[in-house]
Amino acid sequence: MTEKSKATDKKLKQAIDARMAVETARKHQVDILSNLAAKLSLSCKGLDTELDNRLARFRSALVKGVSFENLSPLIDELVGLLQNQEAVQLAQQRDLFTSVQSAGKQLQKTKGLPDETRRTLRHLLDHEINNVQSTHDYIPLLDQLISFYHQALQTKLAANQGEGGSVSSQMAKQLLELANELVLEDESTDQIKVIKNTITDSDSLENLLDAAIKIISVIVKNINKERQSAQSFLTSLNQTLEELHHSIVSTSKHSESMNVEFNILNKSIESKIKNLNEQTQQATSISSLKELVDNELKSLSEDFIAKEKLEQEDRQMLVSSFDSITKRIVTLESKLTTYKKRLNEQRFKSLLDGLTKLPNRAAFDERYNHEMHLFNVQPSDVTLAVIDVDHFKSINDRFGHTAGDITLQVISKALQKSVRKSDFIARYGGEEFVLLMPGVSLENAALPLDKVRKVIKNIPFKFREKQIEITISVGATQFKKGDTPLKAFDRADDALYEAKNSGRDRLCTSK
Ligand SMILES: Nc1nc2c(ncn2[C@@H]2O[C@H](COP(=O)(O)OP(=O)(O)OP(=O)(O)O)[C@@H](O)[C@H]2O)c(=O)[nH]1
Repeated sequence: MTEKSKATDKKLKQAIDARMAVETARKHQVDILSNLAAKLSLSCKGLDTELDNRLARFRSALVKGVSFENLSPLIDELVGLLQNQEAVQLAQQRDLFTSVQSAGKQLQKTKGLPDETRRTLRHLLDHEINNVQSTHDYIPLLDQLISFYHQALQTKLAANQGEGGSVSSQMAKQLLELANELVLEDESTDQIKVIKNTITDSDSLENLLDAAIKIISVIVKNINKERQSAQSFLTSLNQTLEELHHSIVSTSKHSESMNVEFNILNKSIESKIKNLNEQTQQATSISSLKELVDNELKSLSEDFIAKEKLEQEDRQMLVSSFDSITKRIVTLESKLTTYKKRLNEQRFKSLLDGLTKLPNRAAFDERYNHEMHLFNVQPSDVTLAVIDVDHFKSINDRFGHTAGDITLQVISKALQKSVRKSDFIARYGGEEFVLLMPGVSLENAALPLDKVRKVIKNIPFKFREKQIEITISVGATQFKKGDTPLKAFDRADDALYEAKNSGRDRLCTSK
C-alpha cells in the first residue's frame, strides 16, 4: 500500500469513526427522548386522551427516526397540552382542597370519635391541608380521612347496636311490668302468662311489638266480655223495672175499676137503707112492715155479699200482684248481689299482683299514703323498706322467664311469711318489693329486716340441676317530720342504691 492510499484509508477510517460516534450520540439522544416520552406517557396516562395520543405519536416518530426538525412541532403540541394539563390540575387541586376540608369538618361533628382521632383530625384541617402543594400530596391526607371515617362508622355502629339493645331491653322490661299489672279474668290471665314467657330482654323490637299486640288483643277481648256482662245485667235490670212498672200500673187500674164498683154498691146500699127508713115510717101494719123489711133486707144482703166478693177479689188481686212484684224484686236483688260480688272480686283482684298474689303497687300506694297521713296527724314510728332482688336479670337470661317468674313467687311467699302481721308487704314492680312497718323504729327494724335478707339467701333454689343462691338488697328509712310520701321513698331508695353499690346482699339505712 502506497503512502497516499494509507493516508486516505486512515482519513476514511477516522470519518467512519466520527460518523459512528455521531450515530451513537444520536441513538443515545433518541433513547433518552424515547425514555422521557415513555415516562411522560406513563405518568400522564388517563389525564387527557389528547395528550395520550400525542405522546404515542411522538414516541413512534422517535422510533422511526424522524428528523429533529419534524419532531419540533410535535414537541410544541405536547408542551401546549401539558400546560393546559397544569391548569386542569390546579383547578382539581382547589376542588380537592374544598372537599377534603368540608369532609373533615363534617367528620369533626361526629359524636363518639376517639380523642386521639379528633386531635389528629383537627391538626390535619388546621395545618397539614394548607401545606399541600400538589394533587398528589392529597393522597396521604385522603388516606387518613378514610381511616377516620372508618373509625367514626365503627363508633356509630357500636352506639346504634348498644342503643338498640338497651331500647329493646327497656321495652321488654316495661312490657313485662305492664303485663304484671293487668287484672283480668282467669282465662285471660293464663293467656297473658303464655305471652309473658315469650318476652326476653334480648328480643328484637319486632318480637316485642308482636308480644305487645297480642297483649292488647287479650285486653280488648276482656273489655268486650266485661262490657257484655255489664250490658246483660243492665238489660235484665231494665226488664225487671219495666215489668214492675207494668204491674203497678195494672194494679192501680184494677183498684180504680174496683173503686167504681164499690161506689155503685155503696150508693145502692145507702139508697136501700134510706128507702127502708122511709117506708118503715109509712108502714100501716106489722105484716106489711115485716114483708117490706124482709124484702129490703134480702136485697141489702145480696148487695153485702156482692161487696164482700168484690173486696175478696180486690184483696186476692193485690196479694197476687204483690207476690209477683216481690218475686221480681228478689230476682233483681240476686242479680245485683252477683254483680256486686263480681265487682268486688275485680276490685280485690286489682289490688293484688297477678303473679305473686301479694298486694300490688296500687294497694301499696293507698296504704302508704294513709300511713303517711296518720303520721302527719300524730307522729309515730313507721319504717319503710325497699327490697330488690340482686342480679335478677341473669336468672331470666340463664334459665328463662318462667324460672324468673317462679323465683319471684317463691321469694314473695318467703317475704310474706317472714314479716309480722302488722307489716304490709307489696310487690312494687318487677323484682322490687316494699315493706311498711308501722309502729317500728328504724333501729328496731334493722334486725328483722336483716333476718328477711338471710331467709331469702337461704332458700335452696335449683335450676337445671344447679344450686343457685339468690340474694336481696334492702334500703330502709323511717318517717320523719315534714316528710312527703315521695321524700321518704326517695330516702329508702337512696339507701337501696347504696346497698347495691356497696356489694349487694345487704341492708343499708338512711335516717
Ligand atoms: N321473669 C320475670 N322477670 C321480670 C319480671 N319483671 C321484671 N323482670 C325482669 O327483671 C330484670 C331486672 O333487671 P335489672 O333492673 O337490670 O336488675 P338486676 O338484674 O336485678 O340487677 P341489680 O338490681 O342491679 O342487682 C329485668 O330483666 C326484667 O325483665 C317478671 O314479672 N318476671
